[in-house]
Amino acid sequence: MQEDNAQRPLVAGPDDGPEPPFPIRVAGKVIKGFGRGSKELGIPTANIPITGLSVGGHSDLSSGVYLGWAGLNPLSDTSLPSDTSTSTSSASAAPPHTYAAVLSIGYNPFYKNTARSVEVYLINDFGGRDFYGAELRLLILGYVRPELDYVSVEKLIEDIRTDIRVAERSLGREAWRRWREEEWLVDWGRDLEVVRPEDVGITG
Ligand SMILES: Cc1cc2nc3c(=O)[nH]c(=O)nc-3n(C[C@H](O)[C@H](O)[C@H](O)COP(=O)(O)O)c2cc1C
Ligand SMILES: Nc1ncnc2c1ncn2[C@@H]1O[C@H](COP(=O)(O)OP(=O)(O)O)[C@@H](O)[C@H]1O
Ligand SMILES: [Mg+2]
Repeated sequence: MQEDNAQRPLVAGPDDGPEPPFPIRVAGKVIKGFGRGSKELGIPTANIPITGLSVGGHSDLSSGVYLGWAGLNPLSDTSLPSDTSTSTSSASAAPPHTYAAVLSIGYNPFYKNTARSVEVYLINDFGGRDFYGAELRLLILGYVRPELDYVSVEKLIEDIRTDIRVAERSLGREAWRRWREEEWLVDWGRDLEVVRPEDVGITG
């Protein structure tokens, strides 16, 4: 049971860029969850289905908290909320509809879910708007920590807030920032199926 996160490191992964098995590419449509993200935690998460999840050539993804860049399909039917962020991780030169992201994969031990889920917090203020049904692509670049149980909801929130800071600092490094321009993430005209295990650094 997690009680204190004061000792956590504030960056994840090496300064010179992501290391194997990253990057891992994951895609899916935003679906409904339990509605706890915005109501109980004040941190909305875009849930994507784990069944039929398109993981770039890789069918298994271990449970845990990860960071990376996320893209929302500007061509999808759902009209996307506008990007209102002014933070460094969403600098105006960055490709549109891409965001720094932290995500949790697993059973949410604090809530004891019976189904595994993938939940993504996009580090951007969408002004209270949602984007259910939109297609989301995730370029996962690093592992942050295992999913944990907590003594209180406040401690869970505190750790997720720290995850967000870790993601901002980690992705802000030169060798991590440039992945935001990565073709698969920004080019929605390109077919998902062309992504092969060897393309994403996974062999064997
Ligand atoms: C960065 C991040 C880290 C998380 N870490 C944990 C965790 O350690 N333990 C846990 O039980 N849930 C964790 N969660 C999941 C939240 O509990 C979950 O997103 C929340 O319950 C909202 O669920 P909902 O989308 O079904 O409403 C994390 C979520 C995010 C975005
Ligand atoms: N910054 C954000 N990151 C992720 N989702 C967001 C964000 N801002 C708004 N949303 C929207 O909020 C929705 C609701 O999230 P949440 O409260 O976790 O409910 P649910 O349990 O249905 O996932 C997400 O599906 C998404 O459409
Ligand atoms: Mg959610």
